[in-house]
Amino acid sequence: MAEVALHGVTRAFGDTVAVDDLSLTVGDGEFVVLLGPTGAGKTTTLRCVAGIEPLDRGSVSIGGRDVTKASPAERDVTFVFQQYSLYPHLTVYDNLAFPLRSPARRRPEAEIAERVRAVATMLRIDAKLGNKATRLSGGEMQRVAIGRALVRTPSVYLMDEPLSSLDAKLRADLRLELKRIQQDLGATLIYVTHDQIEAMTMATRIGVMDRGRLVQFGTPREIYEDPADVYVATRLGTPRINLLPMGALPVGGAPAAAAWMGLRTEHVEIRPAGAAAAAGADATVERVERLGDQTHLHLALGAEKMVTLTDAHAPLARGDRVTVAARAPLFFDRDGRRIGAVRGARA
Ligand SMILES: Nc1ncnc2c1ncn2[C@@H]1O[C@H](COP(=O)(O)OP(=O)(O)OP(=O)(O)O)[C@@H](O)[C@H]1O
Repeated sequence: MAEVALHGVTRAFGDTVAVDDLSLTVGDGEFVVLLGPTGAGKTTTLRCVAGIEPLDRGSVSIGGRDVTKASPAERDVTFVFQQYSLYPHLTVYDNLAFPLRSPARRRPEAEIAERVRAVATMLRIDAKLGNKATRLSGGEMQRVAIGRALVRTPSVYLMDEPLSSLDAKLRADLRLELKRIQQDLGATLIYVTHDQIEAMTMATRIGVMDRGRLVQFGTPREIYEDPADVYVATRLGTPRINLLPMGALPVGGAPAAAAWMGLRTEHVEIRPAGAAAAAGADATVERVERLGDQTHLHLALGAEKMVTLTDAHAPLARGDRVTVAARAPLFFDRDGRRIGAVRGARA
């Protein structure tokens, strides 16, 4: 496995700068997730690392070797795409064995069999090895596609939303499996997604992208607790962080330049209206939204709206009055940049 370093990587398509002066170092054995909305430049970045997309400027090195001008084959990376691309006429076994049978890296059949079986077991498709690739469910096909990457031990694995076509249950299972496999292999992995749960649960570090730029790079905890700006703060957390203008709620310790306070659910305290609220404001319950695993409480706080979590059994209904208090929120200036948080904000 190897370290991957990008220096000033830039790639434009006409007037669209898909990747803009991006520098990033992925440590050997790291699981880095590039997170961002559609069009942020995640896929293009991955393609630049793979060598499928040429760079307009900048450089890429893998394992300390400059590969900017190297072909994809010379880079020793494997790529898993969003949509499985299997050979339909081949069996699962032969699909998995395929990369090991290429002339460039042909392995003895006994060794191939061992590796194919090990990967199939890891991905729980060992019972399907004899099936034609077309005679599989979507989830099984995608596991074969991931397996085809894992049979090899390249310097770097690149994965572009490999779980996005799967149902929620399978996605959750494979999320855990992928993370475990990556740790077992000690693999360097760069993974693109716009799914915050995948980013939070799998990444050693998350790179948050916005319009081609890397706006913050840090551990999931740093990105969640110490967002550099409003954009990053809204990438993680369900319900989304609430942004209220200063003054909407009484709060102590705010920096003078604060224009906005950002309240995640853990920064919000809800009490019955009129309870001895030292530093709160009255709000009206607009909706109690029961999602099964979470109950979202929608509140109107004067002209402002906010959403937080509540206990599934809380006796709250539309029209109820409550008192809302802020507990050590995040502060942002008028341009949305984060500024000095109240000490103790991080539990
Ligand atoms: N081959 C191309 N030709 C023209 N424009 C492109 C090409 N590839 C990407 N782009 C543009 O570059 C920008 C970044 O695209 P990219 O696919 O890298 O974003 P992304 O963050 O991966 O989005 P998604 O989550 O939808 O895959 C977009 O505006 C896109 O339209």
